[in-house]
Amino acid sequence: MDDNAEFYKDLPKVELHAHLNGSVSVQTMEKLIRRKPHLNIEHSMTAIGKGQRRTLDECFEVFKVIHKLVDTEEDVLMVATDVIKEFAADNVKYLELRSTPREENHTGLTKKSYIETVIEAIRQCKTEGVDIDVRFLVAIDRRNGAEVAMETVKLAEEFMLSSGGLVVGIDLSGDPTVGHGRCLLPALQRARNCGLKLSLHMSEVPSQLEESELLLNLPPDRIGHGTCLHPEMGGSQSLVDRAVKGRIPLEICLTSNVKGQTVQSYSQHHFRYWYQLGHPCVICTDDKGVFCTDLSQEYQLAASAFGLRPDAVWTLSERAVDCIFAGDEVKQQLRQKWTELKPGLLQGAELQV
Ligand SMILES: CNc1ncnc2c1ncn2[C@@H]1O[C@H](COP(=O)(O)O)[C@@H](O)[C@H]1O
Ligand SMILES: [Zn+2]
Repeated sequence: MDDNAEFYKDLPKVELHAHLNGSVSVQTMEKLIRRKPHLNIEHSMTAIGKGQRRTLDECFEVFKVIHKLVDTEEDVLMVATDVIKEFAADNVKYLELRSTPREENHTGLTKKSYIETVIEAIRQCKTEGVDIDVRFLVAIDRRNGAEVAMETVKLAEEFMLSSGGLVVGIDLSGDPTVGHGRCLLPALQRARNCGLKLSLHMSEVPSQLEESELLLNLPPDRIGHGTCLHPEMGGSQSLVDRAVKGRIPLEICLTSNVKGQTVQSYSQHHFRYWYQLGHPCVICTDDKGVFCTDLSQEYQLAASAFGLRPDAVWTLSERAVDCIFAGDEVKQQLRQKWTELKPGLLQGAELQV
């Protein structure tokens, strides 16, 4: 961290790719571990520290451990409330949280009550005056197949209509090496047709060429990662061309990709390629708890790895507003916020360069 860290912290930010259970902080994790001592879970099992790397497989094992700790409505409420407040404390002004509704027979948690609880957390934070606009994307875990995907979309549809605009879309995530996107197409098409926005994890690993082509046909409203879209990474020029033509924003998660070893180093990250093309790219955290990061740090990493000056960093955060799933009115409010904050923040930062 250089001494300019304050600039990244003060920068108003938009977070569009954050998995709820991957975003649990050390502090919240300690509370969860204390609630369930019989599980014998230590914090080292739920996070990947500085300088550590894991295979993507190992990362998915970490989520299984966290899921054991978060298995009641009470847990979900605490985790969601804490995560929202932590993003707000990091000066995130607009957050799209995503999470896979889970049912746990032994605690009575149902998929429906899971979603209701996340919505309740969003409402509580709003009532308390936490300075952040939060929306929710209901996640489909690709491992669970077509039927569950369809059931998830139907639930999301219900909540889109009943949540007063809080549920805005669908996320497709889960272990990219398991299952095939082909069988999930009917569910994703239904989601699109009923007005849910789509953010799809795509080409997170190589050898998903055919799947990525199918998913791009939908098309998605945003792409999660897109690490291997490029021909040199196992994708194809036609995939790149279609993403470019559709100007489909890429959600960029630097630390996640490096720690999960789908990208070799920060400087070799595909952000460079897409950013230089002038393609819409949004810096995100993915799993701030598991990967021990926050959005300020991700912006700072991008700036140092790719030589971005403060004005370019500012523009990056400002352009993220164009990519949110909430409507034009919200975009206007956010743009207004950015305009008000700009002079104070940029003048100070430029002086330090
Ligand atoms: C590291 N790259 C990744 N690639 C794919 N899916 C990921 C992911 N990181 C997280 N998830 C998805 O998010 C779930 C945890 O949050 P929720 O229980 O839904 O809140 C994981 O089980 C996985 O399905
Ligand atoms: Zn993700």
